[in-house]
Amino acid sequence: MPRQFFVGGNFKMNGVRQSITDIVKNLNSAKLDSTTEVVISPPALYLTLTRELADPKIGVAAQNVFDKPNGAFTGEISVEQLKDTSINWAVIGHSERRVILKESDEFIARKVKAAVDGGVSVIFCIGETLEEREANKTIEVVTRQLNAAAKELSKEQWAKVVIAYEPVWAIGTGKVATTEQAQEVHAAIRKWLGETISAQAADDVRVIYGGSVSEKNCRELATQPDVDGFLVGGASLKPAFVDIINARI
Ligand SMILES: O=C(CO)COP(=O)(O)O
Repeated sequence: MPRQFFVGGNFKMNGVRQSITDIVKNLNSAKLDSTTEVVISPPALYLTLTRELADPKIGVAAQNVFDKPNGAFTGEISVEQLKDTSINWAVIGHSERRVILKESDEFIARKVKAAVDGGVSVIFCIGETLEEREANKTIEVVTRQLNAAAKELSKEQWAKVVIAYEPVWAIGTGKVATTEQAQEVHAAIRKWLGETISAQAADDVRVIYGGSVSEKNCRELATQPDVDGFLVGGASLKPAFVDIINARI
């Protein structure tokens, strides 16, 4: 079975009730490639609004989740609370949380585990900084981030994970990775899956690309054999998101 193409929209800390309503209604009425899985990720306050408004075939993801089931963790949201409000996805390990909020590989891996254990699928973000790329450490860094998650998850649990390769230098900068750069790292991630998890995981786990994806560059990126979709930031707030979802038609 070919891997289903996957396009996520990460709104980050953007949008208010009206603009998010407009984005969702636009998606609901657009003609979307029915073979592409679409998941949108609004700020936490608007998760339930988005879930209520969005067509049921569109998934909704939290931008974060905590690793503990409940308790005195001010400001955090649990996996159970996501499930309770029909939010079946979470973005975990985004570089903005790794870099700005100092989330460690281990903490992120625990959150991935808690989410999958609780029945929430994960868009697991990994990627190197510009400094790391220039020091030729890209594969070492993504392997370290992947290994942290592999310590927590059972082999079967990778079926609930979509890996988002997001080079930090390409996020919000307009500097997209070339198709060759993306394919090279995606192929290395797939090799890692085969060697560390299982042949089945290497075949089945989607590896999507994020970082300045636009309606202009998405088609070429989508031609790469190991690019199974995109995690889109800025462009997911615009009507052009539909063109990215439809990158393969
Ligand atoms: O971080 C991203 C998605 O999670 C990518 O953001 P941009 O598409 O705005 O570069």
